[in-house]
Amino acid sequence: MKIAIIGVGNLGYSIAVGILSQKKEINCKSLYLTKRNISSLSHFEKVSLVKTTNDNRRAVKYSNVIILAVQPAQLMEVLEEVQDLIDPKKHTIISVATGRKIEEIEAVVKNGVPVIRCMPNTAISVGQSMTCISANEAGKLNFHLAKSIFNALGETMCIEERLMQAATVICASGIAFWMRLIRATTQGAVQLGFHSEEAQKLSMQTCLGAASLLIDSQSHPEQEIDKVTTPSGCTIEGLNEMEHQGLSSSIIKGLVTSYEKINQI
Ligand SMILES: NC(=O)C1=CN([C@@H]2O[C@H](COP(=O)(O)OP(=O)(O)OC[C@H]3O[C@@H](n4cnc5c(N)ncnc54)[C@H](OP(=O)(O)O)[C@@H]3O)[C@@H](O)[C@H]2O)C=CC1
Ligand SMILES: O=C(O)[C@@H]1CCC=N1
Repeated sequence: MKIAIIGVGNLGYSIAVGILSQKKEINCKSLYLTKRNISSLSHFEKVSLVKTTNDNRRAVKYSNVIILAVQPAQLMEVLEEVQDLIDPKKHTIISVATGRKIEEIEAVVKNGVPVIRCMPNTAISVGQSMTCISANEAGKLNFHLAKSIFNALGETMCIEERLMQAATVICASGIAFWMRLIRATTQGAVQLGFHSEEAQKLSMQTCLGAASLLIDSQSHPEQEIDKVTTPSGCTIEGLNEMEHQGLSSSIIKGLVTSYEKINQI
C-alpha cells in the first residue's frame, strides 16, 4: 500500500505514528504526510518511508490509499483540489472527517471511486484504536485495505453509516470521556493519601484491568461488579453514593449531548 494522510493534525499524526509502528504488517511501501505548514513534521523526514509535503496533489499522485484527516469544514476544499487526480481503478479514499457523509464525498469525486468512512480514535498511535468502518459499494470491495490498516492498530467494527455519529461519540470522543474518569479516580486517590504519580498508576491499571476482565471473560459489567461488592461492604456503599449523585445518568446525558452537537457539525 502507498498511503497518503492529508491533514496531519492530532488524529492524522496518531494514525501516522501507528502506521509506522506496524509498517510491515500493514505492508506500507510509502507514507506521504501533508499539511499546509509542514514544520511540525520535520522529525518524520528521517524516516525513509515518509515524505512530508504541503502539496496534496503530489501526495495523491504517488499514493493509492488516501486518508483524509482534515477538519470537517476543510474536507470539501481539499477534495476539490485533488478530485481530478483520483482514479477509481487506483485510489481508495478513507475519510475520518467527523459528520461528513459518504454521499458528500461521492458528489465531488468521479463515479465509482471507492469511499470508506472510518472513525478511529487517538489510541491508534499505540495500536489500541476502536475503529468503526462503513463504505459505499465500491468501497466495500476494498474493505480489506481499511481493515489491514486499522486491524493492525486496534479493533475494527463494520457498521451502517447511519451509526457513524454515535460511534464518533462513543469511540473518538470516548477517549476524552475515559480520560476524565481516570483523572477523577486519580484525584480521589490523592485525597485518600497517594502521591499523584502513584495515584495515576493505580487508576490507569485498574481501568485496564476492568476492561481486560470483560474482554477476556465476555461477561457483563454487573457480573464483575457482583464479584467485587461484599454484602454491607465498602464497594456497594461507594457505588450507591455515586449513583445517588447521578454517575450513570450524567454520563449518558453527556453522550447524548455530544451526539446532538455532532449532528450540527
Ligand atoms: N482528534 C480526534 O481524536 C479525532 C478527530 N476526528 C476527525 O478527524 C479530523 C481531524 O481532526 P484533528 O486531527 O483533531 O484536527 P486538527 O485540526 O488537529 O488537524 C487537521 C490538520 O489538517 C491540516 N490541514 C488543514 N487544511 C489543509 C489543507 N488544505 N491541506 C492539507 N492539510 C490541511 C491542518 O494543518 P495546517 O493548518 O498546517 O494545514 C491540521 O494539522 C476532523 O475531521 C475530526 O473531526 C475523528 C476522530 C477523532
Ligand atoms: O471533538 C470533535 O468534534 C472530534 C470528533 C471526535 C473527536 N474529536
